[in-house]
Amino acid sequence: MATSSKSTPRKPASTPRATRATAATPRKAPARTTAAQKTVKYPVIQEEKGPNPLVSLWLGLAHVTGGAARAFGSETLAKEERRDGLPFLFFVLAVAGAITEWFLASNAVAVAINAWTFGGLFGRVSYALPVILMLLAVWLFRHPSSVHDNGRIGIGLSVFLVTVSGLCHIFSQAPDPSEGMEVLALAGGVIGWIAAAPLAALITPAGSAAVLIVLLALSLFIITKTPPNRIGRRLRELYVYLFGAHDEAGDGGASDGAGGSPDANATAPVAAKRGRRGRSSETDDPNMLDLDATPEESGALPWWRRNSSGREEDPESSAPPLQPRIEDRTPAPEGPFESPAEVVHPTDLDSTESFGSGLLHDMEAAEQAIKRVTGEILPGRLQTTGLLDDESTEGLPAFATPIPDAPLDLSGTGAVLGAGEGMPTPPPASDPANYRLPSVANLSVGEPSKARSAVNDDIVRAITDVLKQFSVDATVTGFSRGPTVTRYEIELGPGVKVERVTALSKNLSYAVASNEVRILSPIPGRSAIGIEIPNTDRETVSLGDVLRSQKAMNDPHPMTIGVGKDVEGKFVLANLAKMPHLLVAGSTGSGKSSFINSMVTSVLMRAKPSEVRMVLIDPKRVELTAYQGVPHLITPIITNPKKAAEALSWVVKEMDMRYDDLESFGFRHIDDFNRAVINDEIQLPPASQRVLKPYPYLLVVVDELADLMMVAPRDVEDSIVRITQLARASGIHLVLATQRPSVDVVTGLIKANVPSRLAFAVTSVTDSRVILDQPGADKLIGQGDALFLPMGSSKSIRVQGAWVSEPEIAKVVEHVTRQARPEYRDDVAVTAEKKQIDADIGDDLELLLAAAELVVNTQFGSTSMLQRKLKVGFAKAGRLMDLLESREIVGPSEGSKARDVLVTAEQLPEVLSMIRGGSTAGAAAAGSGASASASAGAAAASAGVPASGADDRYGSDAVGDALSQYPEVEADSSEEDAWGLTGRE
Ligand SMILES: Nc1ncnc2c1ncn2[C@@H]1O[C@H](COP(=O)(O)OP(=O)(O)OP(=O)(O)O)[C@@H](O)[C@H]1O
Repeated sequence: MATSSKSTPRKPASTPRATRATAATPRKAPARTTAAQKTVKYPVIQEEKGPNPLVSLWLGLAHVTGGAARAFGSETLAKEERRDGLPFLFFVLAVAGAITEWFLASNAVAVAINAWTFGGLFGRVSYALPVILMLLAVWLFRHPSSVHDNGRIGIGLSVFLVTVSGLCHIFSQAPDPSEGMEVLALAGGVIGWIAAAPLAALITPAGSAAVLIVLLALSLFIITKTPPNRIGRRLRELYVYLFGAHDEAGDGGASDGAGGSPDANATAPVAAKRGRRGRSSETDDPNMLDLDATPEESGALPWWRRNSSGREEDPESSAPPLQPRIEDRTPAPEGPFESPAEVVHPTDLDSTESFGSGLLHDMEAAEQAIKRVTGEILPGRLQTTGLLDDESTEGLPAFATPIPDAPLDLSGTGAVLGAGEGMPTPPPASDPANYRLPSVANLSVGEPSKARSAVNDDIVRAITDVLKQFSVDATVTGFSRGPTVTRYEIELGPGVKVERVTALSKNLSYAVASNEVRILSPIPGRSAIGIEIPNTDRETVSLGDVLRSQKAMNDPHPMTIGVGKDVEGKFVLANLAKMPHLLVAGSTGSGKSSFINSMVTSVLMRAKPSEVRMVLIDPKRVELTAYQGVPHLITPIITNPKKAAEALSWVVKEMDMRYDDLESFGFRHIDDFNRAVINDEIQLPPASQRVLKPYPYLLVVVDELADLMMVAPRDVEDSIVRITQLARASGIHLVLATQRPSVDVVTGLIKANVPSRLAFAVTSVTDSRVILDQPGADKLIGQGDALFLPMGSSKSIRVQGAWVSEPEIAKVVEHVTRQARPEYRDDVAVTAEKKQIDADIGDDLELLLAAAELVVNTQFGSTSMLQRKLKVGFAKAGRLMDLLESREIVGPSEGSKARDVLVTAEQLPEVLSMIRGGSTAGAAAAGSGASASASAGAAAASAGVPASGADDRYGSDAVGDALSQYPEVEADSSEEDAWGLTGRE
């Protein structure tokens, strides 16, 4: 119902009824407020109090000191991110400690104070405590815990202090507390005594000292985030940091591995893979291109600036390199989908210089250097295989050549979009090491969400008034405000039937002047009735806010997308890989395309092309064009419904290939297979030259299923059902959107196999039931208001979809296309076409052969002839004729006239062989005698040329395309057609 999405702003707050109610209800107001305070999530009005002057003074001083600490160095912190109170306390303690410990060390009062404070607690450690506290304060001023993860440092520091105090206790004759605090202060303090005394009693002082030393080392590892196998690297980094010297020994993981340093373990898989490929990047030549070092290993980004996703912590502030230096161009085997480089070629020092001489968005220099590396120095293309690459194998040793049946070779040599005229050529998508995810700063910050507004208060009054007018003993106990709707909670008095409130639905709608009131009885998990009423002052949920949320940060999965916010204002995210397929439906203008934009943008923001690849199908032609050229695509955005159907068949083929691989290597899920590939755990047969690579997830998005279902309902349904039944384990996931959630589009089979649903506003309860199997979507208010029913859940969640604007999308797309170019697969359409030819015949092969024979021998293309001669129904005869047409055996329908037969009787054997699955070349040859244009199309297809331009059998005839979606209508079975007029039987 378009009406639902076009609802005009309502004014429940200002209705005279509401105003009167306000005046009429003060009697019970105090009781209700008390009840509300018990359960309400947000809305209790607090009396505004001025800030405590002492707190203000403290915070003022803290901000001044914090500002001073932040003035040095390049870290920037937004005003609202400052958390200066606690670090200022540490600062004050550090100053106090320095005065008592250092400057008044001989003063008896200071000694006594020390004995009962720092000294009494930590013993001799208290001498160093002012420094430790000062450093901690400066760190926290600059890296507040609300912004940075400081829990690790806190834990590490605590363990450090306890263990050092314990050691001080052991090495200072282990005094007993009975000897007095002054004595303890000269040893390890109370903490040292607690840490060491029991241990010493258990395993002797020497044993306890050993344990504490190990713990001390551990605390240092925790503080510096150093895994044991990275100790050598950290020490070198420290050395470089302190003395600014060049780290000659350890500029790459290769040196570590070769040198037998403790990092050897970390680089072992890389080294193993190098060994397998018979190449070595260990070299004394500093000019050697080390493509095998990871960014981490190469130091492209120092470890303290990286976060868990490999993204720079604050990419905007420090201008992240668009291209790492050439010596840092590395695949990163540490990521779940990144594979090591396969080809390493030496290059000259010049290349390194031109990359290394500045920031990497010096694209001109980068381009020059890439050209030199790819065009002049390397004996072919610069090859880093990543996942999806299509290598030029010229000049490579045989063992480096990818074999044709490589499991995942989604790349191709087809058209490449992404780099405009005169733009530097970005590296191929298969070069994951160079790839940096876009910064979330590209997405704008949304308006702050409100927990309560005057509108909410007015509605509470209106609801209360209705309940009172109808003498229902029920109370509005609170509400939770979401961006689009607010859910008001009603608790019933004893003995009051729920139906008494639900029966008031129309009156409530009337009172709040909204026809989109939705009643939940009860609110899941609560003994309360929920009334969801749209906010007249609704808020937009920015995708940037969703992706910046803690929830999103904590979930690094590349397929996790920002969905929006729920009714309680909490962020909602969803992992597409777990869905595993999603049906999105809603009437025009309800927000489907906006959701798909948010989804695709989320993927671009969080996943590298080596982790997620996409097939975007956009028959509407306008919605997804912004993503043309992004490196995550494996084929240009498909807008032609027929080609879309073929692409789905290709996906089935890809899925089958993946399954074959999983089966032959004994894995049940693609994630397990990928893990084993990365860890180099898969043993290939000795003769195999295959290079295993992890599979990326494949996300297939269809932004109007109805258009596809009109063109080739059976094929599309078959493909979708097959994909949805099997693709989960192979990492292939479908998102199907439609504005026509009718049973002919969302068929029972499709529905049964697409378990997750996202329903935007629809026009009728029937539509809502088609999508969700329950009513509710008909009460949504459009513009991104949705009900989300993830797989396995029986209750839908109401969410306001995240919004991402066109300029934001453009920024993200610009970032990713600058990073890498797409590598399209040519075979998505071509191979699929062949597959479709086989698939669409289905069980009718024999009939089709007979029909072909009949038509060719009689040179008469009549449906009713087929009907009579083959004794089949009209529908079947029509289908056979369509199949003959699709193989260019007969021409298109010409109304009631018989169709042209395009092949001669002499060509019949070739035609029959082609139908039986022989080579398409035969068909092309067969067709060539009859129709020049038809043969051109068939030849193009058989030669593997992507159908495009003049050769595009589908794209060239717009009228034909438009009409082709309708079933061919011929005379009905009782009528005579041209065949009948011949008088032959
Ligand atoms: N999440 C959202 N937040 C705010 N506004 C939204 C949101 N989603 C959609 N809208 C508004 O609704 C309008 C229509 O949305 P959208 O184009 O996504 O609808 P649709 O369901 O794809 O429609 P159609 O099927 O006609 O393409 C948008 O232009 C925008 O103004």
